Amino acid sequence: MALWQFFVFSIDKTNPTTYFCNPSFREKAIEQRPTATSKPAPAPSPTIDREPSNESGPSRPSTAQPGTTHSTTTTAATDPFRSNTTFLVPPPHHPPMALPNPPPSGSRTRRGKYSLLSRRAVCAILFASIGPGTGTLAASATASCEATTAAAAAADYERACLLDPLSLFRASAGSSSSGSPTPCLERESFGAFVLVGAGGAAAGDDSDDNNEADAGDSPAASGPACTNLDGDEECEAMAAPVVRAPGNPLPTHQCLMNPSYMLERCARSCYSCFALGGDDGTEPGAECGQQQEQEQEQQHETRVSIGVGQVLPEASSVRGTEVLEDWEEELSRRGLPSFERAWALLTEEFYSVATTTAGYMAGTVFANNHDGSDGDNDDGNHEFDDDDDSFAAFAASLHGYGPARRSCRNYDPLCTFRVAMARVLDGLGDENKDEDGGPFQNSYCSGEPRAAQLCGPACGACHELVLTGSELQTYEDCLTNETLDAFVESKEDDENDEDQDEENPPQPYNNVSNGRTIDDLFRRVLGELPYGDGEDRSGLTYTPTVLSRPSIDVHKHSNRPLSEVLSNGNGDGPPVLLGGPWIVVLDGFLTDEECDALIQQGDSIGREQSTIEDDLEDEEEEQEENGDSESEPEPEWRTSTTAWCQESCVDDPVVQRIQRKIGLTTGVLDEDYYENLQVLRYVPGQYYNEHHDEEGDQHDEKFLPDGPRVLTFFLYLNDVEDGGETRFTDVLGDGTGVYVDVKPKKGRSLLWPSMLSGDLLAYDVRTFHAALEVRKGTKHAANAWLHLRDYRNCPCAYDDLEELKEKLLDDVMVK
Ligand SMILES: O=C(O)CCC(=O)C(=O)O
Ligand SMILES: [Fe+2]
Repeated sequence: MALWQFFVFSIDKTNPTTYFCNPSFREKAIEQRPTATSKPAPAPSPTIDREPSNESGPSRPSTAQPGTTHSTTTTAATDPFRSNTTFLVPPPHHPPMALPNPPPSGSRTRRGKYSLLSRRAVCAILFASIGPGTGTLAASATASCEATTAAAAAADYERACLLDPLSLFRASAGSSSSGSPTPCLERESFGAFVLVGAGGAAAGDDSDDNNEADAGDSPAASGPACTNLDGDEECEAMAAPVVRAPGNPLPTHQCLMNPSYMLERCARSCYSCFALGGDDGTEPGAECGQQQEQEQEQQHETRVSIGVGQVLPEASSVRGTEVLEDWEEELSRRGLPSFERAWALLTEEFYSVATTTAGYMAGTVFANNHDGSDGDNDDGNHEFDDDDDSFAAFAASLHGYGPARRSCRNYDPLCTFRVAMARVLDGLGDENKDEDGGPFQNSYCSGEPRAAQLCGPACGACHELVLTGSELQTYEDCLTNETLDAFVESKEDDENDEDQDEENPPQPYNNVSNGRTIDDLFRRVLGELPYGDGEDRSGLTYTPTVLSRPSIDVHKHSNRPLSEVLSNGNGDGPPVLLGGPWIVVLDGFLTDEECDALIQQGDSIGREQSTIEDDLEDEEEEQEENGDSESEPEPEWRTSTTAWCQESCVDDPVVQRIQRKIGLTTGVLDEDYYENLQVLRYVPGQYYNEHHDEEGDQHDEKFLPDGPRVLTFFLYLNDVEDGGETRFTDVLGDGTGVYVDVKPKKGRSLLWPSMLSGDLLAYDVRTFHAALEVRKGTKHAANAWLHLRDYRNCPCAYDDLEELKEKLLDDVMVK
C-alpha cells in the first residue's frame, strides 16, 4: 500500500484557512521589517537520517479540476497569453524594445561586459519568466504602455515575440470585456527563474545538488523544433486558464504552472513553439507531436535562478516612501518635467533591465563551465585579458566562481526597480552617463556598496562576488569543521607554506538537504513520495491539509491523481492555493498530553519578553527622542513572551518524543539541525507583526555555518477562543496582499519554508507572516526551526562569525 494511504485525508470542519486580499494589512508593516528572533546559545546532540534525492523528467499535468468548493470559471480575461486570439504587430510609433549593445569587444570594463542572447532565446526567457506565483497582472494606461496597445495575431505569435518580446506581457486582464485590448501592465513582476530553452541538461540543475555546475551542464540548449503542433489531445484544455477559489486571482494555467511538460508538448496551445526552436535562427522543422515519450523523459527545462521575483510597484504605493524620496529629490534637482513622465521612463527601463538580467544570467553566469570545473584559474591574476573568448569564459575561469555563482541572486524584489530608477536618473544628467558603460553601468550598481551582493544579477556583477585567494579559503573553511580561531592561526602558519594538505582535505560541512529539495520534503509529508528506509514512522499520525503549494511540476512523480492533489479531503476542505509557497497544516500531530507538557515546560522555564533586536532598538530610539531614557523600552513589533527549551527541557521524555515526531516528519532526525524549541505565549492583546523567519534584511545568513532557517515547524498547543491566527501576508510575494490565515488548534502543526525549494540559499519572499492579535483566551504555541546546516555545533562561534561576515560582505564580496 502506498504510504500516503496511511494518512487520513479528512478535513477539519473548522476550516483552518481563509484567502483574502487585504492590502491594507500589509501597508502597516512593509517598510519596516525587523530582524527575526535572536538565537539562544546552542546545545549539543547526535544521529542523522538521510535519504537519496529523486529526480526525473517532466510529467504531464492533468485537466482535472479542483474540488467542488472551487470556482472553475474559465476566463480568457485573466490570462496574458490567451486573452487575445489576435496579436497585432506593434504599431510603428513604438519601436521594438531594443536590447542594449554590449560594450566593445576586448573592453576591460568588468562590469558591463556580458554575453548577449539572441532575441529568440530572450523570447524563451521572457515567456517563462513571468512565472507562477510571482505576479498578478493588472491593466493600466501609463504613457509607455499606451504605445504597445497591440499584440500580434496568434499565427504571428513568434514574429511578434521576436519583434517585441515584451508584447507577450502586454495582454490585459480587461480585454475581453471591453472589447479593446488594454495591453499593458501597471505592476509587473518577473519570476525568480528564467527559462533558457528546452532539452539537454539543465544549467541550474546540478545532479549532485552541490550548487556547482556539473560536467554536462549546458547553456541554452536547443530543444526540438516544432511546427505548431500539440502533442497531446488535451493540450488545449490543459492550457486553458482556470480561476480557482473566489478571491484568489491566481490563474492555474498549466503552461505557466507546468512549463517543463507544457511548453514543449503543448507548444501550440502554449504559444511556445519559438521556445523550442534552435537558438541559431534556423526555422523550426520537426513536429513536437512526434517526440518519443522516452525522449520527453530525458528533456529538462533549462531553468536558471535569478533570485526572488522582481516587482515594479505601483507608483502610488511607493510614493512618499523612502524608496522614492531620494529619487524624486534627484529628479527635481535635475529638472525633470513631471513625476509621471519619469515613472513612464522607469517602466520602460524596468522591462529593459529585466530582459538584460535574464540574458545575462542565462548567457553569462550559467553559460559556461561546460567542463564541470568550478573554474579555478591557474594564473590567479583574476584579470580579464583581451584574448579571452568571452566575458563568460573569463568569469567562469576565476578561482572561486562556484561560490559566487551559487550566491549571485537578486535577493531584493526591488533590485530591478532600483536599477531602473538609477538608469532613468543617469539618462537625465551627464554626471553618471557613460556611453560605453553597457547596460549594467548605472549609478545604483556603482554607487551602492552592496549592490553586487544584493542585486548581482540586476547589476551584472556576479563576477564581483568572486572570492579570491585567502578570502575564499576563509569562507570555505568556515563551512568545514574548523573554528574561526583555528582558521586564523592556521592561516598565519600557511602564509609561507604553499603546500596544501592533500592527504587531509577539509571535510565538507553537511547540508541538510543532501540532495533533497523543499518540494521533496513536503511531498513526503503528504505521502506523495516515500521516506527512505530504516525509520519506523508507525507512531506518527496526522491529518494533512495543504493550504498552498507550488505548481511547477506539481504532478511530477505523484502517485495520486491530480484532482486529489488539488483538493483537500474529499473536496470539502479549503481550496489548495496553487502557485504559492508550501503551507501545510497537520492536524492531530501532537497529542493533548504532549501539548500540555510543552506548555508546562514553558511555565517552569519562565517566560521572557520575546525579542527582536530591531524592535527594542527602535523603541529605545523613540524614547530617547522623546527624552524618556528611564523606562524600559516596550517592544511593539512582537509582544508575546518566550521560553527557550534548553537543558533539562531538551532531555524531557515528552519533549524528546515531540522532537522525534518532527524529525520523522521532515526526514531530518538529527537534532543538531534544529534550534531548540521556542515556546510562546500570547495573552489577549498580544501579537507578532509581519516578519520573516529567516533572519536579517540582508539575507546573509547563508554566510554562516549553520546557514539559514529553511523550514518552520510551528506547533499550536491549545485552542484559542478568539484571534491569534497565523497569517501569511502576501503568499504570491508580489505585494498584492493575498493572504492565508491559519487558526490555532490544539495539536495542530503548521509547516512552511523560508527558502526556495530549488535554492536553499535563496530567500522565499512569499512566506512573510504575522501572528494576529489574540482577542480572547491565551495562545500557547512553539517554533521548531530547521537549519540548512548543523545549528548546534557551529564550527565558528556565533559572535566571531558576525565579524567574519562583515569582513566577507564589506571587504571581500564587494571589490
Ligand atoms: O504565533 C504565531 O502564529 C506565529 C509566530 C511566529 O511567526 C514566530 O514566532 O516566528
Ligand atoms: Fe515567524
